[in-house]
Amino acid sequence: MNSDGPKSGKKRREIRAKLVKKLTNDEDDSVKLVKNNNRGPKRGREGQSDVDEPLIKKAASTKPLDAQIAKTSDSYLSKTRFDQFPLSPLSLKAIVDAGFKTMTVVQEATLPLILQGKDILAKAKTGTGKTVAFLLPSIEAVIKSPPASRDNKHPPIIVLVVCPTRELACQAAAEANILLKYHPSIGVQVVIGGTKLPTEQRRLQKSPCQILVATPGRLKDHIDNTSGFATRLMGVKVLVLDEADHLLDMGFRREIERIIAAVPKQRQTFLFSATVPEEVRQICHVALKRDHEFVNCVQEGAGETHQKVSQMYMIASLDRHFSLLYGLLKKHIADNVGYKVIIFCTTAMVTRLVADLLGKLSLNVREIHSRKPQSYRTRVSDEFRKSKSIILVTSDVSARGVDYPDVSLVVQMGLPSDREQYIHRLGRTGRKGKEGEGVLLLAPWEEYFLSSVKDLPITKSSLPPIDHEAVKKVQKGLIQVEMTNKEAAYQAWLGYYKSQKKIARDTTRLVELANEFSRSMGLSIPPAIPINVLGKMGLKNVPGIRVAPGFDKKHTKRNNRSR
Ligand SMILES: Nc1ncnc2c1ncn2[C@@H]1O[C@H](COP(=O)(O)OP(=O)(O)OP(=O)(O)O)[C@@H](O)[C@H]1O
Repeated sequence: MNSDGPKSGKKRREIRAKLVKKLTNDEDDSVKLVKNNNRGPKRGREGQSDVDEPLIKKAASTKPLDAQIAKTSDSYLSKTRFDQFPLSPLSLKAIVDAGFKTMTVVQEATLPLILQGKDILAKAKTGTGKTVAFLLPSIEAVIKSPPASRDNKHPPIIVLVVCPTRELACQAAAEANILLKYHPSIGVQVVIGGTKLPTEQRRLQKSPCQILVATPGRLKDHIDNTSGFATRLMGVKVLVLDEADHLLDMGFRREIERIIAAVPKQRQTFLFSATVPEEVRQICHVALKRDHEFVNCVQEGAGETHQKVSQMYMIASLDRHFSLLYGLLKKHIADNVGYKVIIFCTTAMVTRLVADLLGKLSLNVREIHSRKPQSYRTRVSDEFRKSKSIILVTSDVSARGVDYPDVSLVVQMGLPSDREQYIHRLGRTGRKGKEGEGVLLLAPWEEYFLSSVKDLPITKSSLPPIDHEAVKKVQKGLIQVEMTNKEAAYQAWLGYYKSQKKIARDTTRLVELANEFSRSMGLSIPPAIPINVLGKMGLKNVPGIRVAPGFDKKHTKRNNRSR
């Protein structure tokens, strides 16, 4: 057994990065199945029980916690120690090794309720330790479950954690492995899209898996196609929906309903997120028991983002966006040794375009989006986590949950999909009480978005004076960007803004704006779009749109595949 002393944050992150890599790349991340879990009563240093009854009772007596603010201080740490709760000594040992001294506010607020058997809907700011908050008690549930017999062909999955993105699923599994350092009998596995289903099936068969972390689509695939998987899910005692509001919104709703139907009704369910809009409160009963507790560690409005993160917005016509971005980055790089920047773009193809352009401008850029293979995404994510003096251009696959340390600036280019997404993206900086900056870059016709974040401390920034040299450099860079990237970005841009009701209402105006975007990429004529794509977007015959000549169905399919 390893008996390392407490780990520094850096060391812990390195371990976690290694684990994330292993979880996505390895075929076999097996751990030995051992029967005894070594759990027993623990005495505190002064000979007292480590079960701090008052802590548990305090939470019980505050019922209902509904909409009550658990704690409003800006500090993300509480004064409560982990050993004040009846947790496995082996978990406590791992916590010491991880270097966690006291609980975070959300951990302190939720743990007693969870240990009492309650279902939880918990809201806490970004980067404040929600993952550990749901993993620690989940591990307790595994410990309390009788070990599966060796000849059980379909050993039960006890804890099912559902995350909206692959990166997040791997990260949660890696964090679980840190907490399970001294629980060699408990196995964690991830099932995510972008990897081969049979590989996962073999791993699920071969290696212990009391805790499964999954993305919704792939989980559904296993329910439908993996033999014995549905039986294993009938053993679930704890279901966790991480980034719950996102999982319960329309994009994932059907898969989540299917998943909920596949696990027993008799279970405990935890929903965690940094944002819980009212609509989600209305529908959370699809997953939670009626008597669930809503633990809110966030003050509405200004409290939803971190005080130490300065938030600014800039309004400028589209033709200035790339030069403004370049100027902003150059200034940030000059002012911040070891800068680490994340730029969020509206779609995968716009992300590729921006990354391509910034690369041409000799900046140290990486890109992550859904069109990249999973192995690439994992490698880049790992590199960004460890590096300094680096810029990550990304789509919303990195918006939620991803824990990159020391991000100094988050830039959001164009309209965020909603207020919640704005908060989650911004939350990639200022984690664990650190400082950070956020800049939202909008065109004048996107300014309406600001009304949805008017209660947040976001202030208008004046536009920096035009640097003609920088403008020239950007224009030159744009000429070097591949035409196919520009075409794909144009089409994706149209698709994204077509889904924004306020803008899409007037399709003629929408196409005018898209053509403005096309000009901002240095194109004098907007790219032509295949007729069937226009049909799907509902943009056939809109003035200003160019139809790709001679596209029949077959041709279009071939063309799309090559993108
Ligand atoms: N008690 C603790 N003390 C110190 N660090 C902690 C503690 N608990 C968790 N952490 C660390 O805090 C960081 C942020 O945690 P985590 O990623 O779970 O945040 P989160 O609240 O889920 O954020 P998001 O809303 O962005 O998903 C992680 O690096 C994690 O290891």
